[in-house]
Amino acid sequence: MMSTTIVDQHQMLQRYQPMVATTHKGRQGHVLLVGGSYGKMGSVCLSAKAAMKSGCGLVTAFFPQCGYEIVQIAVPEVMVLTDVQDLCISAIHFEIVPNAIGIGSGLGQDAATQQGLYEFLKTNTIPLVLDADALNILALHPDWLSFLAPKTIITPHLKELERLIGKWNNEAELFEKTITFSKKHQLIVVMKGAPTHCIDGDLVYKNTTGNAALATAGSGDVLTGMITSLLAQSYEPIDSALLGVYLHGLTADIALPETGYQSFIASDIISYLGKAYLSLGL
Ligand SMILES: NC(=O)C1=CN([C@@H]2O[C@H](COP(=O)(O)OP(=O)(O)OC[C@H]3O[C@@H](n4cnc5c(N)ncnc54)[C@H](OP(=O)(O)O)[C@@H]3O)[C@@H](O)[C@H]2O)[C@@H](O)CC1
Ligand SMILES: Nc1ncnc2c1ncn2[C@@H]1O[C@H](COP(=O)(O)OP(=O)(O)O)[C@@H](O)[C@H]1O
Ligand SMILES: [Mg+2]
Repeated sequence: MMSTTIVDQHQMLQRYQPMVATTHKGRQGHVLLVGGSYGKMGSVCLSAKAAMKSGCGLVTAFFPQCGYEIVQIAVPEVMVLTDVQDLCISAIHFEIVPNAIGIGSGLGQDAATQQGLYEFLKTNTIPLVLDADALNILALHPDWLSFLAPKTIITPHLKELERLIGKWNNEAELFEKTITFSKKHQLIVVMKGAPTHCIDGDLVYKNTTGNAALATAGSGDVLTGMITSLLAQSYEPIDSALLGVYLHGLTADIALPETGYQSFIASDIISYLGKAYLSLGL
C-alpha cells in the first residue's frame, strides 16, 4: 500500500545534521566518483565539485586518462585516479577506502566499460549511488541488479527508468511499477522529474523544491555528487536521497529571482548550495 510523505523544510530539519565544531576532513567522509568518457568529462567535474560543496571531507574521482588535466584544473580540491584506458573506463581498480561511491555520470556504454562495471559491481561492498550510463548498462544486463546491496540508491530520469522497468500507460502504473522494482531489488529509486519522487518500497516521498531552471545539462550529474556526498557523511541512504534532492531543488528556487529560468546552468546549482544549506541553519 503506497504512502506518500511530502518532503518540505520541516521534514528536512528533522533529518539535517549540522557540522560538529571539532570535526576534520578525515571524519567528514570520503567520496569516490566513477564516471566520464571522451567528450563527457564535464559530468565528472560537476559531480565531484558538487560532492565537495555538499560537505564531505575528501573527494576522489576515477575516470579515463583523457580527463586527467581537465579535472585537475577544473576542480583542484579533488584527488584523481585514472583508468588504464585513455577514452573510457575499463577496470575500476583503486586502493583507497571511500565511504560512498557514485558511479555512472558520463560513463558511456563501451563494451570495455560494461565489463569493468560488471567486475566492480560483483565485488563492491561500499554504499553506492548509480546514475546515467551505469543504469543504462544495468538495463542491458538486468541480472546484474542482484549484485546491488539493499538500500543502494539509483537516480534515473524517466527515460532511464523506462529502460529499467519498461513502459507505463499512466502515472498510477508508473508508481506501481517503480514500487514493485524498488521492492524486488531493495533499491531506493530517486525518480527524477518535476517534481522528483524518492521511492523506498511502499514509501513514496514527494519533493517540494525545484523548478524548470533545472532542465539543463549536467543538473543530474550534480545531484549524483550531492547524494553520494551525503551518503559518505553517514546519512542513512533514504535521508541522503531526500536531503540531496531537496537542497538541489532549493538552489534553483533561491537562484530564480537572480538568474531567471534561462540563464541558470548546472554550475549555478553548485554556486547556490551554500544559501540552500543556510536555510536549514548553520
Ligand atoms: N557535460 C557533460 O559531460 C554531460 C554529460 N551527460 C552524460 O551524458 C550521458 C547521456 O545522458 P542523457 O541523459 O543526456 O541521455 P539519455 O539517457 O539518452 O537521455 C536522453 C533522452 O532521454 C529523455 N530524457 C532525458 N531527460 C529526461 C527527463 N528528465 N525526463 C524525461 N525524459 C528525459 C529524452 O527523451 P525524449 O523525452 O525526448 O523522448 C532525451 O532525448 C550520461 O552519461 C550523462 O551523465 C549529461 O549529463 C549532460 C552533460
Ligand atoms: N522542469 C523541471 N522541474 C524541476 N526539476 C527538473 C525539471 N527538469 C529537470 N529537473 C531536474 O533536473 C535533473 C535532471 O537530471 P538529468 O536528466 O539526469 O540531467 P543530466 O543527465 O543532464 O545531468 C533532475 O534532478 C530533475 O528532477
Ligand atoms: Mg543524467
